[in-house]
Amino acid sequence: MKYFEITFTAQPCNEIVTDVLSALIAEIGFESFVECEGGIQAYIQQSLFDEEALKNVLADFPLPDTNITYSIFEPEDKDWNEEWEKNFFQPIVIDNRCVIHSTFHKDYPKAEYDIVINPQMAFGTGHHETTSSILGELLDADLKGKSVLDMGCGTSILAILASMRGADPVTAIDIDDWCVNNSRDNIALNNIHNITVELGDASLLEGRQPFDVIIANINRNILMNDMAAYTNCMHSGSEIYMSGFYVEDIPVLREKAESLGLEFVHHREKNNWAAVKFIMK
Ligand SMILES: C[S@@+](CC[C@H](N)C(=O)[O-])C[C@H]1O[C@@H](n2cnc3c(N)ncnc32)[C@H](O)[C@@H]1O
Repeated sequence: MKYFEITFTAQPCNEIVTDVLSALIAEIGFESFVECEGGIQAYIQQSLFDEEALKNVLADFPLPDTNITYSIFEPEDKDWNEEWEKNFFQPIVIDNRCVIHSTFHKDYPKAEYDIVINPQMAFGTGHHETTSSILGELLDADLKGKSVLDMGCGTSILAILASMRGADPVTAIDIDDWCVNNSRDNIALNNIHNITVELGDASLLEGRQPFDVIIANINRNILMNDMAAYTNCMHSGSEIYMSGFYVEDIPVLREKAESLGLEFVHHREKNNWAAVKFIMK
C-alpha cells in the first residue's frame, strides 16, 4: 500500500485548529494524525489522495484568520509501519471474548476467540475504534451458517472473526492489493478455509447472490457512494454493519440507508467514531 505523508503547518497553531483540521481531512481519506512542530503530519493512501478536495477543505476552513499550508512527501514504498507493529501493536482483548495478537507476541491473554494478525501495512489490528466496534457487533450477532461480505477488509480481521463465529461462506474485498495479500496471509495464519479474498470495489458486487450479513468499515464518502451497490446484494432480513465515520455523520448515512429500504437498529460509539447496524426490510 503506497502512502503520502502530508505535513500541515498552521498559523496560529493550537489544539482547536489541529482537531478541526484532523476531522476535516479524515473525511477525505486521511488517517494517522501525528502532532508536529507548528501543525500535524497525516497519512493518506495514494489511491485515495485528491489534491483538489484537500485544497477545497483548506479554502473553506471554518476557523477565521487561520492559514494552513502543506507539503507532500512520498515515503519509500516499503513496510514503513513495521516498527510501529513491532513496538506498539500490543495484544488487545475485545469484550472479554476475543484476543487479537501477532505472531511476535509470546505473552497474551487467553480468550474464546484467538485471532493472529500480522498487519504489515494493512489497516485492522483491532485497536482502531471502528474495528473494535464492529468486532463487538460480530461477537453479539448470530452468524452461524450465514453468508458474510467484508467490504474494505484491510487485514480481514472482521472476516476472520465472522468465520470463527460460524459464518459460511465469507467474502472479503479490498481495493488495495497490499490488503488482499495481507488478508490471504492472515486467513492462512488462522487456519480458516472458507474466506475468499478479492481485489476490487463495489463494482465487483453486480449480479451477485444476496449476502445475509454485510460489514463495511471504510469511510463516510465511500459508504454514501457505494451503499446502493451493497443494498442490491441484500435480501429481506439481511443485516449491514457500517463504520469509518463520526457520530455526527450518522444522520446523513441513516437518511441514505433508509432511502434504500434499510431499517436502523442501533449504533455504537467510541471516541466519537460510530458504527451502525441496519436490517433490510
Ligand atoms: C478503515 S479500513 C478497515 C479495515 C478493516 N475492515 C477493519 O475494520 O479494521 C478501510 C479499508 O477499506 C479499503 N477501501 C477503501 N476504499 C474502498 C472501496 N471503495 N472498496 C473497497 N475497499 C475499500 C481500504 O483499502 C482499507 O483497507
